[in-house]
Amino acid sequence: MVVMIKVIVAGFKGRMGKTTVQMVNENQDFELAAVYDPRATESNLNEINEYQALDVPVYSELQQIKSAGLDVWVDFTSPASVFANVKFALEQRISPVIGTTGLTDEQVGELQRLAKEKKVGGLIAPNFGISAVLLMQFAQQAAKYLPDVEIIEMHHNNKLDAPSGTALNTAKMIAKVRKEKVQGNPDEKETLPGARGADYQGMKIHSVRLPGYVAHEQVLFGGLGEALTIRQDSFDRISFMSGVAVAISKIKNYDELFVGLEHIL
Ligand SMILES: NC(=O)C1=CN([C@@H]2O[C@H](COP(=O)(O)OP(=O)(O)OC[C@H]3O[C@@H](n4cnc5c(N)ncnc54)[C@H](O)[C@@H]3O)[C@@H](O)[C@H]2O)C=CC1
Ligand SMILES: O=C(O)C1=N[C@H](C(=O)O)C[C@H](O)C1
Repeated sequence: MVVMIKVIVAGFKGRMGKTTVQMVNENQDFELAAVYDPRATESNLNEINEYQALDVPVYSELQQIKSAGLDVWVDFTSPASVFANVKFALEQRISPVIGTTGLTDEQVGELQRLAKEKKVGGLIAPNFGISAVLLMQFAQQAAKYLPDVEIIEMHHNNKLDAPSGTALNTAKMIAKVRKEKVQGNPDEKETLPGARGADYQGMKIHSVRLPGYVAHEQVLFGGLGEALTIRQDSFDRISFMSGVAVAISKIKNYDELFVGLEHIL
């Protein structure tokens, strides 16, 4: 008998949540066991036109969630809610697969301790797209030789957090191999505040928000008489789905909380 992985999708009314519901529903190894979103007014997905054929409980409050039997918690919610959600999931021994950005280093540390204590596998992936995972790895490699780097991330204009989780994670990965240094002219002055962007250990991060964009990142390196630009583009949210599916399939095999899809690929 094939045992399906029972998945709850948190944030199912949002852009990523909708795409995830469709992917989980179409994957023969997964069972869409529940969905959660405080914006929900329904009690079953079959009350929504596009999901008429599905019999799936809908929750609008964390404490209502009947967690027994759930295997994996996929979270695409908001920076303000992700910590409480993941804590709840770990306490119920549901493996979290987290795409939501905006967790602080302290929060990630606390969740990693809890996952270890509960012996529950989980993943926080700043980006589930393979092009973004590769971009971060290539950028880390390049920074060993070209330590002067700036990051430009470009997203749709509904995004809540800046810089993006991917840009911040790119900077963190680069910082592991790059000697901290001040870039640009040490005497430079911003005549318009913010002109030089955000600063992560001397690396500048610039956030663009425009309609029409989905999710894009460029990492620019400058050397003596040369430059390197690495770029990735997510033109459609489908780009994140194979990464989410891999994470759902594998995450129960672990007993710790990883940061970065590359750890389970
Ligand atoms: N890691 C990755 O590959 C990706 C990550 N993201 C991240 O996913 C998050 C969601 O992005 P979008 O879908 O574009 O946002 P969205 O705003 O379209 O959707 C968020 C949904 O979460 C719901 N929500 C708010 N509080 C909640 C709570 N406490 N519990 C459950 N649901 C709650 C909202 O009502 C909304 O329906 C963002 O942090 C974004 O940066 C987005 C794309 C890819
Ligand atoms: O909000 C988004 O859309 C995205 N968020 C993630 C991030 O902050 O890096 C991943 C991807 O860039 C899309």
